[in-house]
Amino acid sequence: MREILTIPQMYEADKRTIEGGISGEVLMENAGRSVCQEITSRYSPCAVSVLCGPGNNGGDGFVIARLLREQGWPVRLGLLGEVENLAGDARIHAEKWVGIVERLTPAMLVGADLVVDCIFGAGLSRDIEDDLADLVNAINERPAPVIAVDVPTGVDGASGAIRGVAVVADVTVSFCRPKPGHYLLPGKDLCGQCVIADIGISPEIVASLAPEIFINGPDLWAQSIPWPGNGSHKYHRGHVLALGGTQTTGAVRLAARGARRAGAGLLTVLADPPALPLYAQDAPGVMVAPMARFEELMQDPRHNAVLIGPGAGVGDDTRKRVIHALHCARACVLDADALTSFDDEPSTLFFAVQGATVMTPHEGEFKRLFGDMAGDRLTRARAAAKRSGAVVILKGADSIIAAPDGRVAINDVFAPWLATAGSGDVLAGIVTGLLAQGMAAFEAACMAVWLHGQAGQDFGPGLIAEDIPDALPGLLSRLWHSAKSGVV
Ligand SMILES: NC(=O)C1=CN([C@@H]2O[C@H](COP(=O)(O)OP(=O)(O)OC[C@H]3O[C@@H](n4cnc5c(N)ncnc54)[C@H](OP(=O)(O)O)[C@@H]3O)[C@@H](O)[C@H]2O)[C@@H](O)CC1
Ligand SMILES: Nc1ncnc2c1ncn2[C@@H]1O[C@H](COP(=O)(O)OP(=O)(O)O)[C@@H](O)[C@H]1O
Ligand SMILES: [K+]
Repeated sequence: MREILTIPQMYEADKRTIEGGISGEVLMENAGRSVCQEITSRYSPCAVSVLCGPGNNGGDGFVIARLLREQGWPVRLGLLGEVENLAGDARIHAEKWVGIVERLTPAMLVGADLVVDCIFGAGLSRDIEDDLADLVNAINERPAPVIAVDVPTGVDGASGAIRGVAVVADVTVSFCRPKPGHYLLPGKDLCGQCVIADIGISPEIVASLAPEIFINGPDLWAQSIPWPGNGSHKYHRGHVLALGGTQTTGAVRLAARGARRAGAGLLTVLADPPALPLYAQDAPGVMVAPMARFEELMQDPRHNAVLIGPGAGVGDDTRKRVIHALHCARACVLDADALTSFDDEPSTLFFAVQGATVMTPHEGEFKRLFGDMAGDRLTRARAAAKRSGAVVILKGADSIIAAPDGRVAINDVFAPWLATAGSGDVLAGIVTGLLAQGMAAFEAACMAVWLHGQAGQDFGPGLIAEDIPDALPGLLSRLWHSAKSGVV
C-alpha cells in the first residue's frame, strides 16, 4: 500500500522510532547515508557543494558531506548560521565534520558540479525571502544538477506549495514514506525524480500512525473490482440511468460510453423527447426513455446507479432530479450542472446525500459548491467530503479523491492530454459504470480516476475525449489478468 505521511505523522514516526531504541543520531546518519548512496550511484566523483540550513535538514547535509568526503569526493559545505547554534542531532553530526564550514552564499555554487540542497526540509515554516531567496534563484540559474534532501527547499511538504521561491531539483531523496508535497503540484514538478529511502522506521510504526493518504493505484482498489463471474448476466452488472440534456447532448453521450466501457450491464439515457432520437442513434447498445419517466424508473431497484450533471442544465429541474435520486438512495454521480445547480443552497444537497454518492467538481465547480474554503487542494477536498457526506473527486492535473471517512488518494499520472473538453464527462461516466457494478464509492472513484489518467497517458498527444472510453478495454484486461494471476 503506497501510504503518504503528513508532516506531523513523519515527526511522530521519528519520535516513536527513537522511543523504540534507534537514536535520532542514527536516523540522521541513515538519512544522510541513503542520500550519499543515491549520489554515488548516479554520478561519478565531482565537486559537490552541500548547502545546509539551521535545522535537521542541515544535519543531514553534514552527514552527506562527511560520507562523500570519506569516499574521496571534493566537498564544500556551507551553513546558514553558526555551528554553535545548531541543536540536537544536527549539532552532533556537525561536530563530526572536520572540513571548513563556509557561509551559505551564492559563492558556494562557484565551481560546483553537483549541489546538495539541505537548507530546509519538513521544518519550512514561512516564505523564503531576501538573501535566501537570492540563493535559491542562483541555484536554479546554474546548470549543476541538484539533489534535494527530503523536499526541495521552498516546497511546502504538506501541500506542494511554493513558499516564496523554491529549488528546482533533479532528484529528491525523502525518507520512510512520501509526503503530500511530493505528489501535489507545483511541488511535484520541482522534486524531479523522487526516491524514498528506508532509514530504519519500521512498517509497524508507520501502520500505528493509521495513514489515511494514499497514492492512487491498483493496490488501493484492485481487490474491490466486481469482476463478473462465469454465470453473471447483465443485471448483475448494474443498470445506469444517465440524465441527458436537450442542448448539450455530447456530454452524456461521452459519459454513457465511459460507463458502458467500464462494465455497466445496461445503460438508459433519459431525455426530453426532442433529444431522444439523437441519444438513440448514438450507439446501438444505448437505450433511451423520456425524462418524464424518471421517477417511475427509479422505483425499479435494478436501476441502481444514476448520473446527473453533464449537459443537464442549471436550475430547478436538475435540482429536483438530483434530490429525487439521492432520496432513492441509489448510487449517484453528480457532476457539472448537478453541482452548480446547488451553488445557492449547498446544504440542501449535502443533507440529501445518503447512498454511495460521488461528486466530481473541477476547481470552478468546487468553489461554487463549497465556497471559499481555506487551505490547499488536499485539505479542501477532505473537508468537502466530510461536509457533503459524498466522495469528492477534486479534478485537476493532480486529481484528489477524498472520502467522508478521511481516506484520500492523490493521483499520480502525468496526462496533460486529458485537458480537453468532454474528458470530465467521460470520467463521470466511468465512475457511474463502476458504481453500477456494486463497487464501493471511494474505490470506484479512485479506480475511475486511475483508468482515466492511464488512458490519457497511454494515448498521449492527439487525444480527444472520445478516445478515453475506447482505451478502457486494454487497461481493464491488464487488471483482469493481474487479478486472475493473483498479482496486483
Ligand atoms: N530525527 C529526525 O527528526 C530526522 C529528521 N530528518 C531531517 O530533518 C528535517 C526536518 O528538520 P527540522 O524539523 O529541523 O526542519 P528543517 O527543515 O531543517 O528547518 C527548520 C529550521 O529552518 C528554519 N526556517 C524554516 N523556514 C524558514 C524560512 N522560510 N526562512 C528562514 N528560516 C526558516 C527554522 O527556523 P524557525 O522557524 O525555528 O525560526 C528552523 O531553524 C527533515 O526534512 C529531514 O531532512 C532526517 O534526518 C531523518 C531523521
Ligand atoms: N494537466 C492534466 N493532467 C492530468 N489530468 C488532467 C489535466 N488537466 C485536466 N485533467 C483531467 O481532465 C478532466 C477534465 O474535466 P473537466 O474540467 O470537467 O472538463 P470537461 O467539462 O470539458 O469534461 C478531469 O478529470 C481532470 O482531472
Ligand atoms: K531540502
